[in-house]
Amino acid sequence: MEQWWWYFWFSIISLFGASLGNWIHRWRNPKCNGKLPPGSMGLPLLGETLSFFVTSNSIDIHPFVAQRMKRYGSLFKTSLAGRPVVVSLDPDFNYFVLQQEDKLVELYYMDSVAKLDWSKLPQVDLKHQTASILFNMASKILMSCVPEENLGHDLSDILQGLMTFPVYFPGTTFYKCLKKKEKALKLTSGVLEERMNLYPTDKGDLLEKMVGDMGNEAGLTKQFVSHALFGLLIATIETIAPTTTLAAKYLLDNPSALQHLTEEHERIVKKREDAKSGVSWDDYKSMTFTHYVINETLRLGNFLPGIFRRTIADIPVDGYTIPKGWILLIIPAVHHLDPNTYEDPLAFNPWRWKNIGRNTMAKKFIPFGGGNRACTGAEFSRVLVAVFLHVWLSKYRLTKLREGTWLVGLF
Ligand code: HEM
Repeated sequence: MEQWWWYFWFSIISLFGASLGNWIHRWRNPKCNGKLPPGSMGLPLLGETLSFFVTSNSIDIHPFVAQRMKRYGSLFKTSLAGRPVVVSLDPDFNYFVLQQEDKLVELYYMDSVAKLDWSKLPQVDLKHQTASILFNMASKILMSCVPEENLGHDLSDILQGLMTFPVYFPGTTFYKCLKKKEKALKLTSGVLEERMNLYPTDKGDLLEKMVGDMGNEAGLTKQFVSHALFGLLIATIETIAPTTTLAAKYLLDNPSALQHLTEEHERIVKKREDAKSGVSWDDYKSMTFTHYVINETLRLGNFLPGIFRRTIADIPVDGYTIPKGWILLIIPAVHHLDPNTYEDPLAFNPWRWKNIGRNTMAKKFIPFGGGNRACTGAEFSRVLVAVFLHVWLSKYRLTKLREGTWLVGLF
């Protein structure tokens, strides 16, 4: 009897071991109708997620990408958050992929996804204060209201939370980030509810248009509209606040660029007939050096760490095949920091944009993505950053107060 039990357990364990071995083998060697790109699928289930999510303080290419680029070249496979992924660092292929929306790829997102009188403050945390201003501004433009509680500070760190390991447990960054998201969604659904009760109004904002369309378009549910408003608030705050902050940091570190930019804005103010009038479209178009500064900041900032697509067909590339259903990850930083395109790529040099042509811009400068999914807020963002810079340079004097955390004093 005892021997029977022994055989029984031996068979169970052997069966389990064989299935596990088989599963690990299949994990490491996924099915493909061709040859998969080189790379490692990492540990079963976990893949290479942990090293992907390690944060880096450097503006240089993330070590996860840099190491694999050196080892495998411009195309490699990996596994992130339980999904098979191909990372592509080839600008021509990435340009091609971004034009293939709904043909070879589709959109994919990671599963996790005050007005203030500064002159009266002794010092300003630029990123968070800018986020608060942007929150009020975007709320006014989108929903014609200024919410009682300013969520700019909360929303300004949300993307960082979504790019961490998705562990929903009190205390984790991911947990805190989802709590902030819940709070913001409560706000946008409250504003939506209120507007639905008042509809029609003469506000003429995006919310009015959406509420008007809700009855006619099936997809425009209450949930969709409150998520869309939340998404647009995030899109404004999480991108423009760091862009302006980083621009200030680079300018303070580069006195000659700061001087050149200040002169450009002084010239604009002097040319104005009414000294109190705001920035006009002609003013904006004449800000040549400002545009160089914005490009250079976006190039070095790489605020969107990756552009994700899901393949909807097998895609052949350079003798390899990216299978249907895999995630394709494009890393803009690799193009933006390529020394073959940008000499001394880690240096802040706005003047370099004088000689950068349209072709390079199309393939090697993709802070706003590309193809028909390119950022809808691109020009709006450029205008806002230019206006922020104009106000700073014509009304304030910036001083960096501390190394490390970028606090800016105004007097
Ligand atoms: C510095 C500022 C910004 C940067 C660097 C930026 C970057 C990007 C990028 C790279 C994409 C493409 C994502 C993809 O292909 O998967 C994108 C899409 C998008 N952005 Fe922005 N963005 C910025 C500001 C804004 C602002 C202010 C708004 C709205 C007010 C906005 C709204 C959108 C929308 C709606 C999309 C999706 C477009 C679509 O799927 O058709 N963005 N953005």
